[in-house]
Amino acid sequence: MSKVLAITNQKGGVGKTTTAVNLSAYLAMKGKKVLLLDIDPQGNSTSGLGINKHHIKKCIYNVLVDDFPLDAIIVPTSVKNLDLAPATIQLAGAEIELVPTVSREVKLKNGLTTVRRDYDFVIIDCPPSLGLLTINALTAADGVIVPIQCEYYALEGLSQLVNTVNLVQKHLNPLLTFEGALLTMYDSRTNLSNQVVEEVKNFFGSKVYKTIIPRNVRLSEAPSHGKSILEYDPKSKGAEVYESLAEEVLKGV
Ligand SMILES: Nc1ncnc2c1ncn2[C@@H]1O[C@H](COP(=O)(O)OP(=O)(O)OP(=O)(O)O)[C@@H](O)[C@H]1O
Repeated sequence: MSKVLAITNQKGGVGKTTTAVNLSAYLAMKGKKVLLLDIDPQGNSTSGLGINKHHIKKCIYNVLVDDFPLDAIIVPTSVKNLDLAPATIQLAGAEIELVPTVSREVKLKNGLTTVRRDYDFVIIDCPPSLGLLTINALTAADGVIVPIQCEYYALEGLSQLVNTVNLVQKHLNPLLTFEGALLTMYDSRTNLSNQVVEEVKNFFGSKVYKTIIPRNVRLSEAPSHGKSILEYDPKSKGAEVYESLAEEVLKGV
């Protein structure tokens, strides 16, 4: 049975997609069968893995709104062992269209039931909101990973996020666990980054990954080439840290 991990933070631009793509790539490199599920209407995980969104006829929108089978939208990627369930901008409508439907929070979980046995890991790249798409991810997931950017106001909104996770645990998914907070875009030259590391450790205690993701230009360049860091520059610092994160995640299984 697979482990389903949602990469969530309602704050934009904190490294959710970068983490979803590169963690998935390194888990796959280590021989695990991985499905990356893109549920962000921006579709950055989809294009970041070199999939042309204009060529996609059915995406995760159809699974959530039309009960289309998930296995029918899955595409292989250029990374061995890594498949993708793509998102296109059509998904932006799902947040509203799902509102009046029955069992609107469990659409993704239901969609996943038929494919879970085919994968060791399912990684979900969430949108920057706590709306129905993220609720679907949290309801379908076994664990939550929260990337936190080492920047001003890093902790802002985290109580709201923790509250949402608690509510989902209480009403929809009692087995959901908090896997860990992941510090991203760390800059060792600034006091601010070090301050954020301390604040996040105070807030989350032991639930902070030892791996800290530094700012790394190669990580920001890779998506424009449609590649994970594993393919774009496997010798870079960015590659090294995502490999180490994958090892930590594997230890937690
Ligand atoms: N460690 C890093 N070093 C340098 N740039 C990074 C790093 N992580 C992410 N970035 C860049 O920062 C920007 C935001 O990252 P990313 O898209 O992963 O965040 P996100 O949380 O998924 O955003 P959104 O909330 O819009 O979905 C991107 O341009 C990405 O390439």
